[in-house]
Amino acid sequence: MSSTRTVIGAVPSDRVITKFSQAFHPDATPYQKVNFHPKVKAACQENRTGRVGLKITKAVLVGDVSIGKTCMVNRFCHDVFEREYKATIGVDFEVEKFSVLSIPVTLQVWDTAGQERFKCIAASYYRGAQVVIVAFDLTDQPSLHHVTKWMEDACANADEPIKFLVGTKKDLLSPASYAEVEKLAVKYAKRLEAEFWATSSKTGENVQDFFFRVMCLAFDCALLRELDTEKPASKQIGNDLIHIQRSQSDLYEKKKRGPKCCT
Ligand SMILES: Nc1nc2c(ncn2[C@@H]2O[C@H](COP(=O)(O)OP(=O)(O)OP(=O)(O)O)[C@@H](O)[C@H]2O)c(=O)[nH]1
Repeated sequence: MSSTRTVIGAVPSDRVITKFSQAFHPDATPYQKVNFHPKVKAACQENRTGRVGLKITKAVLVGDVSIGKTCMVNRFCHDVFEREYKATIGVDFEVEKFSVLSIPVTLQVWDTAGQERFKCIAASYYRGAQVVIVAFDLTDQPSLHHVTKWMEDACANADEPIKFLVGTKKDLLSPASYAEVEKLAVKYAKRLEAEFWATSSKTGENVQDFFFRVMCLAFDCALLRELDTEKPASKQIGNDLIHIQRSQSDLYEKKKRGPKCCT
């Protein structure tokens, strides 16, 4: 971390989020949110965020070998770019603290190894992820064809996650070549029901914007879930305060609907 980074409270000033980050490509996202939910804003203003402020958002980053996963995490967390390839052994992780609408939150990014021999170890860390990021190299088509399998594996043990498809090494493509790859990548993103991003860890293009978007969607979704499960709800009818007990079938319906708070 750079020594010149200003820290406000426990959070560096460049991790303070006050506005909802937008999708990279408006046609390639299942998450149509453009703002924090009014209930979320109100809860933050009134400091009613319950356990969300104490929670850690877990994100797992997966994809083929040497496509630039570690470089993406290092660009965001340490603002550095490593030209030389050093394979990730098993799994690595970074923790970043944010302030979202003045609520302190933590993002934990699990950077997994792409090498086949580490797949078993890496897969054991997918459990409970709220965010799945499948990356591929924009200059390497086979790595794009493998994203479906990566997404299936990562989602199998994750907690109905928010899904992203990220193309790396954008700096290596001309605008015309990028436009060609983007068309195909957007098709994959739609099929996977994931939000598409294209980044360059070398130049830093879109890396911070991407992680801010991850944090905004994850925070909004987690807090909405928390607020929606607040019980018992009560209603004033005349002079009586009536407590409304949710039935088991209501709760079952809610569970079936999953994380649609983000869609
Ligand atoms: N030009 C360019 N090169 C990149 C970029 N990102 C990564 N690289 C290079 O790609 C190689 C692999 O990068 P890593 O981040 O180590 O790849 P990885 O996906 O973490 O690899 P594994 O840990 O083995 O799964 C390195 O030589 C990086 O310098 C980028 O945005 N642009």
